[in-house]
Amino acid sequence: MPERPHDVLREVVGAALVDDLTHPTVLLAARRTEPPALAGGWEFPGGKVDPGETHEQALHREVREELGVEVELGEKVPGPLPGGRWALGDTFAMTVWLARVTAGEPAPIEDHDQLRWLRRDELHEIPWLPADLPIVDLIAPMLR
Ligand SMILES: Nc1nc2c([nH]c(=O)n2[C@H]2C[C@H](O)[C@@H](COP(=O)(O)OP(=O)(O)OP(=O)(O)O)O2)c(=O)[nH]1
Repeated sequence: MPERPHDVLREVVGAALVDDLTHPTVLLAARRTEPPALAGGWEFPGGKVDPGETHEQALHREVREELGVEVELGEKVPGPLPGGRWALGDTFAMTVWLARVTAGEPAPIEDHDQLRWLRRDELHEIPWLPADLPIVDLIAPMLR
């Protein structure tokens, strides 16, 4: 089957939440509850961009819904696809930003049942969704 062109991939946004945008020491991982095929896998909070939303608006909405927090966005974590996106299988492309909580305390309100703040040496203690591994590996050296 031919690879789907990058411009028809469904857009997803993700937040690489860290404690500090310039000197991060920990990264937040969230454990999915659904669908059954992905449940138990750890990921970046986020989700699909809705029609009429910018990517940034979608990310603020998703972290509000999923974690109950407001965030400030930092740099994008640049991936290999056009626009710095990351391929998630052959259906989705995810844009990931570093982000910092500006209000509230993250809680697994929706779509997740557990959250963990991970230091660099703990990043591989959990089963990340496979497509997230290269993203985690790019973030790892940023954590001190
Ligand atoms: N949010 C998120 N999704 C990811 C990551 N890695 C990864 O492969 N995915 C996949 C899982 C899903 O198939 C898809 C994103 O969909 P989603 O289920 O998070 O989107 P959503 O919150 O808008 O959900 P829904 O409205 O469809 O219920 O991308 C990740 O780090 N974060």
